[in-house]
Amino acid sequence: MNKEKSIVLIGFMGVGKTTVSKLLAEKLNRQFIDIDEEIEKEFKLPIPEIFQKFGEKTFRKREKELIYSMAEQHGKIISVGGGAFLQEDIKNICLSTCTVIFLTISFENWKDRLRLIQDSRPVLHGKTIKEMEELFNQRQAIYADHHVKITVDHKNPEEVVAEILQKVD
Ligand SMILES: Nc1ncnc2c1ncn2[C@@H]1O[C@H](COP(=O)(O)OP(=O)(O)OP(=O)(O)O)[C@@H](O)[C@H]1O
Ligand SMILES: O=C(O)C1=C[C@@H](O)[C@@H](O)[C@H](O)C1
Ligand SMILES: [Mg+2]
Repeated sequence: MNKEKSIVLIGFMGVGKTTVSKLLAEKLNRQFIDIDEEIEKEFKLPIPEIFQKFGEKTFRKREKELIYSMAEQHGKIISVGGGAFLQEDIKNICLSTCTVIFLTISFENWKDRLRLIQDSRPVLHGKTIKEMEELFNQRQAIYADHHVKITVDHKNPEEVVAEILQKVD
């Protein structure tokens, strides 16, 4: 395992980036950073309220600034928001300075996670299941560039972490 490079987890909302990153950081004794949580701490508001009060643009700007400052630091485990790689600059800095791990899940299995994340994720609000599936499919393109891909279907977080440790060198 390269001790210098930070590890960045990407993937659609609810795929398990935060859960898996925390566990991975514990196992590797590294610092864990969740960009969504950092932004919520700064604004002292949950993400839906940040979107409502300040707009998505403000959220995306802070997301980019924070990821830039984190990507330059070594040895961290960083969970980024599901939409972070919409910004090419974020994608490029992560791919060039960190090991990028893409967590992926089938839409069928993702649907079982929906009730756990729906309230806290404004981009899902007001969408039908069909519209969510369209977003899910569209978003796959932004995750296409990565270093390691892990399919999480039917795996618990411990199993996902074990596979990451096997695949990341
Ligand atoms: N491998 C897994 N098996 C079953 N449930 C899981 C697994 N990984 C995560 N979960 C559960 O799914 C929900 C979403 O997980 P998590 O918050 O880690 O996703 P995320 O990718 O960080 O989502 P977001 O992009 O919205 O921040 C949580 O309630 C978590 O407990
Ligand atoms: O996929 C998205 O666009 C988002 C995912 C979340 O992690 C948050 O970053 C926010 O709700 C936006
Ligand atoms: Mg998360």
